[in-house]
Amino acid sequence: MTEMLRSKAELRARLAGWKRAGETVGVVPTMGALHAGHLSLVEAAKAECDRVIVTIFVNPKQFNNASDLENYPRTEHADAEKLAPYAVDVIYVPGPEEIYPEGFATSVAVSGLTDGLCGAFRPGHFDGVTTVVSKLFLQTGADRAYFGEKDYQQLQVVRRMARDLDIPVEVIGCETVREPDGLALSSRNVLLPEATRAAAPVLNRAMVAMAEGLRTGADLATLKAQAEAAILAGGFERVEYLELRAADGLAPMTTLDRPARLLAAAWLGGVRLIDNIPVG
Ligand SMILES: Nc1ncnc2c1ncn2[C@@H]1O[C@H](COP(=O)(O)OP(=O)(O)OP(=O)(O)O)[C@@H](O)[C@H]1O
Ligand SMILES: CC(C)(CO)[C@@H](O)C(=O)[O-]
Ligand code: BAL
Repeated sequence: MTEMLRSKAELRARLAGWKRAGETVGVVPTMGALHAGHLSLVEAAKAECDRVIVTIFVNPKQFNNASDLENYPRTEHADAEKLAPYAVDVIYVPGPEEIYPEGFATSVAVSGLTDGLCGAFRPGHFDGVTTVVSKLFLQTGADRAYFGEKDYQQLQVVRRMARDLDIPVEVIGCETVREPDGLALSSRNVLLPEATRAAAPVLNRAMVAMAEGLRTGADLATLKAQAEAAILAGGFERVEYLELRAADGLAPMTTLDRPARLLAAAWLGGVRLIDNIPVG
């Protein structure tokens, strides 16, 4: 079984040898409860880097809701078993004091990109993400870092943060892995009440139909209203947002004059699901 390291001192000792040997290091940051989406990031890292570190840390600073943090699935033993076939070099599972030692007083925040979409509905969330991810980049000294497109806004925000702070890491986005019915894999999917699981792909289906409509030139507002109605009729309680944004930079868009992304968040069975797909 792959070595699990719990302190940055142990991690630093391991890194020193790799760096001396001129080996490239890839990191896959996660909050655990691993699924095939995470494993696709591990596969990409293994293919491109000499050494691979998977981090598992349920970051309290990025949860804007106490019950979301409390209910977040924690499955460390199963996670290690799922990673075993990939033979990564280290699973880094820092305790809270390794990330937020007594007296920790610093926050890393990206403005602009974090204003809308998930940023508007999860106050403080992205500051928590960029604070922890900057620490994980610095602690692991990674040359490359792998993130899922499932969390598309997060990917853009992390990329901007690394660029703005001159952290010498290449941030790589990997395609969303989905269930056969289209539902994007997510650690929170296990929290969906059984009776609601069948309704979950309605979100992706409505987005795909909306993207097709956009490609044929139909009116954005009409398509959006139709998609929201379909999502609610399918059993979702609420659509938080459903927006067309520039694929690069996330500026709001009304026409398909450059590559775009359709992004959505909606609630089903008390669980918040997000998804996004390319358009144009
Ligand atoms: N279906 C997926 N396809 C590809 N990457 C994914 C997928 N789901 C998550 N990831 C990526 O895995 C990394 C770790 O994500 P995280 O541990 O939060 O899992 P998650 O499934 O996104 O959980 P959550 O329920 O918090 O959304 C992130 O870069 C995330 O984008
Ligand atoms: C990047 C991350 C591991 C930071 O806690 C988290 O936001 C996630 O799992 O996507
Ligand atoms: N997958 C992004 C982490 C979060 O939802 O908090």
